[in-house]
Amino acid sequence: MTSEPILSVDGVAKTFLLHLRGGARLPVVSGAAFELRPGECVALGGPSGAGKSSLLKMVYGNYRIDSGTIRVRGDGDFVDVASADPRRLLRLRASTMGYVSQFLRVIPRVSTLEVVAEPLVGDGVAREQALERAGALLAWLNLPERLWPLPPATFSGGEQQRVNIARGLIAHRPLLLMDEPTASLDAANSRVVVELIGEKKRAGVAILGIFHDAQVRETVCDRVIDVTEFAKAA
Ligand SMILES: Nc1ncnc2c1ncn2[C@@H]1O[C@H](COP(=O)(O)OP(=O)(O)OP(=O)(O)O)[C@@H](O)[C@H]1O
Repeated sequence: MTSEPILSVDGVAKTFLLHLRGGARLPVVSGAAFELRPGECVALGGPSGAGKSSLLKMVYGNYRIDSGTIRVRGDGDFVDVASADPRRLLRLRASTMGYVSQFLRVIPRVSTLEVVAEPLVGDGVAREQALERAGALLAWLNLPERLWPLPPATFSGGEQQRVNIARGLIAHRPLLLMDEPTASLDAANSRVVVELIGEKKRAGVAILGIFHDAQVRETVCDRVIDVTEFAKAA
């Protein structure tokens, strides 16, 4: 494990302003601070509503923050997600920071195999090779081969989640954010996801995630950050 963090969050505060509710203010976190190093998997913990998903979205740059810094080491340099311009943020995502959300955003008419292969093609891998890797990953995740040529729009929740995981994990990104990657999965497929996460960690990938399944969390996570501490201060 190298000593230099890949993610460094410091003094992050956010309050939601509810414009449609007469400008009501909903503080979510304050003084959030933690670091992540290559090869470690860290869970965001705390009860429902504590701000776990919100914090994950702040790190990915989807939610603006009111104060603090979120520094990600990418392209040999630290980039502050909070202040980076949109193009820099998109470059950082393409090279360094992946996000595996709970739900698949389905692209109409695109086959499952293509949906999964797309990030690799985007990285410059030859299409045939990318499709082959996508097939191997889908097979590992027990997605029946008859489904591969179909767009995933009509798939079951668990099937869509496996497509989403395959798409999120197929390309190498040194920092992965995962929002409940096993939420809709049965025990056998959860085990596969645990194996995939283990493989990423061994490759030096840092993972920050929300893992509601205690068994999964205990198996893959090196520590838990209690978001309640940041929520209390907000
Ligand atoms: N876009 C938003 N606008 C306004 N309030 C929001 C928004 N996103 C989240 N919140 C509020 O912020 C608080 C934290 O929500 P968040 O989804 O981050 O919690 P969580 O810890 O991930 O919960 P869960 O475990 O139930 O998913 C909640 O009170 C929620 O209503």
